[in-house]
Amino acid sequence: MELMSHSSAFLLPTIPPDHRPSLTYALVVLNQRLPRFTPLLWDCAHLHLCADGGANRVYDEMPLLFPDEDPSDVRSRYKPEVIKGDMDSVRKDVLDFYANLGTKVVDESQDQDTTDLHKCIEYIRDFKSDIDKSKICILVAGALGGRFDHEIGNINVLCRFSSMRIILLSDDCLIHLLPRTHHHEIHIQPSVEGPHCGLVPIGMPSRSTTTTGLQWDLDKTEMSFGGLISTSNIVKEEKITVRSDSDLLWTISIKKQ
Ligand SMILES: Nc1ncnc2c1ncn2[C@@H]1O[C@H](COP(=O)(O)OP(=O)(O)OP(=O)(O)O)[C@@H](O)[C@H]1O
Ligand SMILES: Cc1ncc(C[n+]2csc(CCO)c2C)c(N)n1
Repeated sequence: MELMSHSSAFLLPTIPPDHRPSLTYALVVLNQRLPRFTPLLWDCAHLHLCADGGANRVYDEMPLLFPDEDPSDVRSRYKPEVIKGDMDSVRKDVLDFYANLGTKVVDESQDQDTTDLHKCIEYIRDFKSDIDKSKICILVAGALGGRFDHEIGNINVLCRFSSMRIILLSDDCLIHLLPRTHHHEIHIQPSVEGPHCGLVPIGMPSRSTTTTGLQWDLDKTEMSFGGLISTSNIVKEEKITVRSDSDLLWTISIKKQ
């Protein structure tokens, strides 16, 4: 089985050369308070999408992260290439502002069966480019905390698009999928993440999961909702390995600095 490597190097203020990822990042901003490190994510991403009301957050809150700068300078610097969604949350003044700067607006108000995040992931999946799709990693800002139906909808997107690399982020933690099709190596960035972490089976129970590098390692352990799941675990090494017969969610805390 092939090995898949994971790293949160995108959270480092400057990515050291030996950590420079072979991945190309895309950023999706959701309609939740912007995480404080959103400018870092923005700068490392090549494509920037706002899911519907996420555009209000970029317009209103990006300038607050640069209190010494003129808000209009900040707004023109952080211009999304795309705003996509059912358009029931983005304000008209915000839509007009970005449309005038050249942002592409994709109105999918007819689709009330998929979330705005889902619509944005489809846009990136179908986006015509020379970049190898398996090398794209989608960072989703503002995906956790807040309304639980939205959170669980965001986690469902990880499962709907399980062959894509998608990382859900809030100020406090990140979550991504470890698909059962691969073995996994997670390279911890101790200056910005950990030590609290969790491994949770999603979709179906795991009959066997084995890990190294955690305080409470699993050794061909069964996990299921209603039975054992690994929460409040602690990373002990800079490299964590995970092998499982089912899809798992990996979650790790983000340091406050
Ligand atoms: N409180 C929240 N917690 C987590 N994610 C959120 C939250 N609010 C919004 N989102 C995410 O941001 C996206 C865009 O939000 P927006 O408010 O525009 O959605 P919406 O379709 O109007 O939602 P609803 O009509 O259910 O309130 C959502 O699809 C969701 O992924
Ligand atoms: C069974 C079922 N439950 C909820 C919704 C509602 N819904 C789900 S996604 C979405 C769009 C949000 O931007 C809306 C309104 C539905 N369609 N089908």
